[in-house]
Amino acid sequence: MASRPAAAGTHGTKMVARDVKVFYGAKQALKGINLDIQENRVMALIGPSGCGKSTFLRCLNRMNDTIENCRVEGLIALDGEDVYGKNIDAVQLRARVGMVFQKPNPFPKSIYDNIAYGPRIHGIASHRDEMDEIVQTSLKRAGLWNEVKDRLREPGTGLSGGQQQRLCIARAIAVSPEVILMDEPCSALDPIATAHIEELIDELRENYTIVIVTHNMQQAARVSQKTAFFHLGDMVECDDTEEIFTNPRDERTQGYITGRYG
Ligand SMILES: Nc1ncnc2c1ncn2[C@@H]1O[C@H](COP(=O)(O)OP(=O)(O)OP(=O)(O)O)[C@@H](O)[C@H]1O
Repeated sequence: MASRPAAAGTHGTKMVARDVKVFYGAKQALKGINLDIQENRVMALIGPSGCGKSTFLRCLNRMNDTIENCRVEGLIALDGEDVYGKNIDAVQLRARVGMVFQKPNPFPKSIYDNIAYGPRIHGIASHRDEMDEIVQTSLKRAGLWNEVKDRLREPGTGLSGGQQQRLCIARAIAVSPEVILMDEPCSALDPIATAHIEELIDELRENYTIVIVTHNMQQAARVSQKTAFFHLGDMVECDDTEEIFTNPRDERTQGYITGRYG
């Protein structure tokens, strides 16, 4: 594991992982991950299938809590605070560290209610006007407003796959997260919808810190500023995305990006 010294003027650290180990029963999936995630940047997690990318992503907002037999050791901190600390409420944490999944998963509710659901349960809006504003702003930020503004009462499940994924991004945005985790968000989408989401990711980093798991190396190169390469439960190297793709230091990274395995 190695990471080069940070260049002057880099963005502040939003989340850190220190010696993070994850076990599913007796099986160890992560072997002591150290990683710094900078704010208002996109970090891509890449590596062969089964190397632990999704497992690591789920540590960042404690989604692994929901998996029976899963045990997490080490430190994950958000703004310096241990997210596994006793006084941290996992539901509140997941509002601060939102997640978008591989397959778009809108609730079986209207477009409006998909967005309003989170703010409602977190008591974020007290008036109808306020909620309307949150719904509109979230849909605008997710680049979906113009396509759905006249059909907010129609079911979210009636949208195209790409629109559904943007709806899920809008739903994550609606509770004002600081970090957005994306687990292969484009793998179920066609190239046009994928391009749309990639553009959106680039815009979103102005306001959010983004960590994205992707199998698509061109995508990692297009959307991220930092890339971390995982292999067999280790984080092999993390660097500026351009460095990882043009000048990787570890031969395992080199092997993966040149398609020798994975
Ligand atoms: N719920 C689970 N129970 C038991 N083992 C699991 C569970 N989830 C993941 N694993 C194991 O942990 C290891 C890491 O899996 P993980 O899904 O994090 O890898 P990944 O790099 O995201 O893979 P992929 O790219 O195929 O999605 C694998 O060996 C996997 O089989």
